[in-house]
Amino acid sequence: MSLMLDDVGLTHANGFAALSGIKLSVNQGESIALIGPSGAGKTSLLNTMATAYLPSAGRMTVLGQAVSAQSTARELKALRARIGSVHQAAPIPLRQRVVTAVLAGRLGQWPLWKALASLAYPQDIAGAREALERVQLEDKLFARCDQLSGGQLQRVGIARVLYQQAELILADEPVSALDPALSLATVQLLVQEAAARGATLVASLHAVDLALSCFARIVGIRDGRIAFDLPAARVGDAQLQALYGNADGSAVPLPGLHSMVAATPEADAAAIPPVLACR
Ligand SMILES: Nc1ncnc2c1ncn2[C@@H]1O[C@H](COP(=O)(O)OP(=O)(O)OP(=O)(O)O)[C@@H](O)[C@H]1O
Repeated sequence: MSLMLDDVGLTHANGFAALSGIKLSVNQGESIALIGPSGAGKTSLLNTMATAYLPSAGRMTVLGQAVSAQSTARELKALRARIGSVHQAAPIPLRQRVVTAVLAGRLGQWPLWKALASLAYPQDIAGAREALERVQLEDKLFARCDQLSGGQLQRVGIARVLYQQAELILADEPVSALDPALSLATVQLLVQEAAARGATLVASLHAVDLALSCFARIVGIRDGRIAFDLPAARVGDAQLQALYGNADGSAVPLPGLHSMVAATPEADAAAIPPVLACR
C-alpha cells in the first residue's frame, strides 16, 4: 500500500478545517486523479500526503511509514526523499540554472558533499538533459529559470520529478500553465512514467477531460471531503454536477462534459476527440 489515510483531518493554523474524514487507500503503482472545485481541498490533501502538513486527526501511512505529529524530523526527511512533488508554481529559485533546478530532484538522495557540489557545479549534466528532453526543453539546459515562461518553468518542475525517480509522485495541477496539446502530452508522460517504474501517482487536475481520459480512478473532493471515489468509467454527469454544482443543488453548465463522459473506456474509443485521447 502506497498511501493509507484513515479518517484524516487537517486544520490549518488559523483554525480552518481544510480536510475532514478522508479515507483513501492507494496501492503502489496505482495512478489516481483528484478533481473538485477551487478551494475544495485538493492542494491541502496533496500537501498532507507529501508530509508538508501533518494530519490534525486520523491516521496516515505513506510508503509504508506512519506519519503523525510524533514523526521525527529525521524520519520525515528520509520519507520526503522518496516523494516527488510537482507544484502549480514550481518552487525554483529564479536565478538558478535549469540544469541545477532539475538535479535538485536528487539532493535528498545524494550525500551532503555531492548535493553541495552540485549547487556549485552540476554533477550529472547528462541526466538533467535526458529529463529535459522528455518535457521538450533540452535547449534550455543552461538557461536561467527567470528567462523561462510560466509553462516552461512548470515543465522544469516536472523534469525535476522525472529525474528524482520518486516512488510516490504528487502532482498539484501539473499542467495549469500549459496549452492543451502540451497538457495532454505532459499528463501522459506522468502516467506512463509512473506505470513504467511501478511508482504511485496522485495528480490534481482542473481539466476534467484529461482526468477522465488519462486516469482509471477518479477521486472527487468537495468541501474538504471525498465526494466520490470511482473508476473513471463510472463518473458521469450526476457525479460531476454534485461535485461542481451550486450549493443549492442547481446545475451549472459544464461545457463539453457530455462528450468527455462518453469518452470513458466503456464507451466507443473512436468517440474520443484526438486532443483528449490519452490512451
Ligand atoms: N495555509 C492555509 N491556512 C488557512 N487556510 C488555508 C490554507 N491553505 C488553504 N487554506 C484553505 O483551505 C481550503 C482548501 O484549499 P486548497 O488550496 O487545498 O484547495 P484546492 O482544492 O487546491 O483549490 P484550487 O483548485 O483553487 O487550487 C480553502 O478554503 C483555502 O482557503
